[in-house]
Amino acid sequence: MPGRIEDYALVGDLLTAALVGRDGSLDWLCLPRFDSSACFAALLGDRDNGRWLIAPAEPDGPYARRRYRGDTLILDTEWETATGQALVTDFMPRREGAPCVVRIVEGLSGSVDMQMDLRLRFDYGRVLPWMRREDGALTGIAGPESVWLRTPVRLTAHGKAHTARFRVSAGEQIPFVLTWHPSHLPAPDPVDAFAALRATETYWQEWLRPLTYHGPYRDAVARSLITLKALTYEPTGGIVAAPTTSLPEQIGGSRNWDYRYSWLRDSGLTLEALLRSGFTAEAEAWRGWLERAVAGRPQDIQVMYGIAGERRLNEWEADWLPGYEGSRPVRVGNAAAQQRQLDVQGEVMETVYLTVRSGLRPRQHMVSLQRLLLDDLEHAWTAPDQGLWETRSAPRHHVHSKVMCWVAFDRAVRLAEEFGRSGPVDRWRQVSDRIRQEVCEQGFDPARSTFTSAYGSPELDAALLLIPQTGFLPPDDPRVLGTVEAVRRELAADGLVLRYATGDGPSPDGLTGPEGAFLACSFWLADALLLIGREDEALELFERLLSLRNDVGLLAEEYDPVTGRQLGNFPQAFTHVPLIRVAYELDQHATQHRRGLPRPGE
Ligand SMILES: OC[C@H]1O[C@H](O[C@H]2O[C@H](CO)[C@@H](O)[C@H](O)[C@H]2O)[C@H](O)[C@@H](O)[C@@H]1O
Repeated sequence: MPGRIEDYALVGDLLTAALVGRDGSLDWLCLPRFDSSACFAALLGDRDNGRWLIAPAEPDGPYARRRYRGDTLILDTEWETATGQALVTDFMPRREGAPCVVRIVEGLSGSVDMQMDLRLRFDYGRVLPWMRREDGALTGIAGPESVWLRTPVRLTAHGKAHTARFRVSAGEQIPFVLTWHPSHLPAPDPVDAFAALRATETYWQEWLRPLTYHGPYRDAVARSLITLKALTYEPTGGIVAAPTTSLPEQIGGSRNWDYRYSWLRDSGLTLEALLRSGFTAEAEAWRGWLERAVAGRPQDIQVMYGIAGERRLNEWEADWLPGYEGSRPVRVGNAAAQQRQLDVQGEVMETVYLTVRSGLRPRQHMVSLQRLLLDDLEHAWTAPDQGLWETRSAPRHHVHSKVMCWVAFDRAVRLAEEFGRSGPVDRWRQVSDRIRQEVCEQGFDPARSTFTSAYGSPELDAALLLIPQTGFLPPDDPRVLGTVEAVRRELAADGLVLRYATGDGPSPDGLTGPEGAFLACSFWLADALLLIGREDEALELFERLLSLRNDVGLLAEEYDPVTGRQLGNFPQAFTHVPLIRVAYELDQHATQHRRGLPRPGE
């Protein structure tokens, strides 16, 4: 049985990532890339779907305290037992050769009896590899994959597992290094665990150096940024939405999706957060990724791609996996890749605008791409779409999508006016005016004084909270104020926010059953409250949201206020991005206040 979602911590090497539970079990790891098949998939089933446990042997659950080592992605789990204390340090070194996971067991005081239990399963828990000893290592081989475990500890075959019992005494350090390698190649070179630890620590400390945030939420911001960096596939600059698939939005439900891909929306927003925080190298790399991914006809632009820009993300079900706490199906691939979601162009144009504003040099390809994208959008914006929630029901005229179409043209106009970019500025201005007029006429319900989810629909959508951020209308416009109030009233979940109402029948996403409060939307509410001058409420909500992070600062997509559990894929970029934004905005407001400048609403 896997742990609760919030029981997991992330380690990664910028090409893939693993989840390690509070119990010391590594329950999720896809190798060699984020979107490869998993060789440990206990997270979506049980230990026989693959896991790697290192923990005290003491039967009655000894106490564990975890933290990341400073500003790094190195996880320290400190175990307190009746006989002594032991530390397990987990990390993935930056990749020089074969990818590997290093786990070092260190005795801190007394002596502790430890256990190791390795159940290697390739192909998402389905393939039991042949295990043998070779070259001083335990190897597991099946098809194209091989895994090599090197450790001084004696391992014993035990059913379908390899196990060990060993004692660690104060001052002793015992390494375990697990390396993945294509099976047709000779043995991978051994890795010096201790040298790798020093290099990994230095890398992360150096990486965070440019951070521009120095406010009261520095640790939360730093951890979110490290997490976003860990979700970036270094060779291409592509960013995954989360490193997992099919962690459920409702325990036992079917809203289980594969997030190991690069959405233009999620990665554009991630880039904005990185840029604002001082990380321009990642912005350059993503711009390169974007240019390559979308190259081709503008009408063929997809909402999401593989991390190297792959277009076919065919969705299928791993029917042999029981799913997280029985939440089925487990999906691999994502059919949303074929959807029309018209907000995406707006998010891309916003990111381009912000990169230019940050001083990154314009690239010719990018300029041509924007022109083509806008030419296409001039006609496409009038069509219905699936919206940012990627509904699998009939397309509708989603208000948020139209607002983001307005953003696309507005940012094009700003690029021309503020940075001398050429283009049919008058025509773009006309289109953006037309969009605004239509949205205000057809997407606004004057009786309830709120924008609605889609033209003519009575439903609400928490994405409408983003309107004041975009500049579509000023924050103090009564239509904006009415919308913030209505969303707060009608989509509330114990002070947090649902993305849309899930009633008794099918929801707007075409599926039935409830889901948790959507954490990104809850951060958007804090942001909107701040923009409309309700700073105290914004602060209160922000701090409540921070309190939902797990012990190592990570957040999933959703939260269930009834059970107090995190839900959905984990950790999710979409959640950590607005956390960073609101922390910056609160700090900016506080600075303005100190300087005696008027704040919004004053
Ligand atoms: O719930 C329906 C949809 O859920 C997923 O999409 C969500 O995650 C995306 C990645 O973070 C985000 O961009 C999107 O706005 C969210 O709705 C899933 O990928 C979809 O296939 C699914 O229909």
